Amino acid sequence: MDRSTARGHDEVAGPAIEVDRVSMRYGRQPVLDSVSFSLEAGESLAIIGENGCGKSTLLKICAGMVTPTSGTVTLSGRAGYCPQNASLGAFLTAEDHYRWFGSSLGMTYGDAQEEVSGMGDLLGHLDGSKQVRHLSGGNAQKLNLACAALGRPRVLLLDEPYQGFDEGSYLDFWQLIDHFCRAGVAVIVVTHLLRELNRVDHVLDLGR
Ligand SMILES: Nc1ncnc2c1ncn2[C@@H]1O[C@H](COP(=O)(O)OP(=O)(O)OP(=O)(O)O)[C@@H](O)[C@H]1O
Repeated sequence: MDRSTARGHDEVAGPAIEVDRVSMRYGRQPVLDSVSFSLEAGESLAIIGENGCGKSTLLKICAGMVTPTSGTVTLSGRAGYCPQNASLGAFLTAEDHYRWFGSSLGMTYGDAQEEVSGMGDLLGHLDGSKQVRHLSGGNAQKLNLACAALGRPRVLLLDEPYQGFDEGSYLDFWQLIDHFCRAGVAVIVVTHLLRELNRVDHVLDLGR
């Protein structure tokens, strides 16, 4: 899957992402009703709400994978998208994925590897030589996250990215989010874990 929607730049004025009155219907079913928000570089946003309220749909719209019924999304650079269900090659290793995703972003394998090493402890314990089909669910999810974050996207879109993480990995995950924000990435996380809302700058509750 191509998770790239445009090339990113470090120095761009204005919001990293601006969502303006986005509404969505699937057939006759209304899912999103005039949702608006904007996020600056280095800010984080949690999207919360009940099952089926449209969180994943909104993230897909931000990623450019779904066209809203009305409204606009403006990105000031490339978005990296981490889907809820990992879209990885079962017979490829993690290293193959760094090579594959890296090359689609114009990165050498060495650059991609170096960037993943810089993602800290969360990715540090992942065996890069194992085929995805032999990884545990939590480790496959870490690879899913690394692929989305490769190449320093301007906006990082994460759909419940910590599924299957043990407690240590979960803590490492939030440190990694802080790391991305300090690097100027705007991070959007779909989450059900309300106790973590103090870790983000903004919360968007889609309710029901
Ligand atoms: N491609 C589609 N076609 C038709 N209906 C869809 C499609 N994708 C999602 N829906 C419906 O839209 C609604 C919102 O789905 P979505 O996956 O965005 O919710 P969510 O808030 O992410 O849910 P969850 O918390 O369970 O992950 C649901 O009723 C779902 O069945």
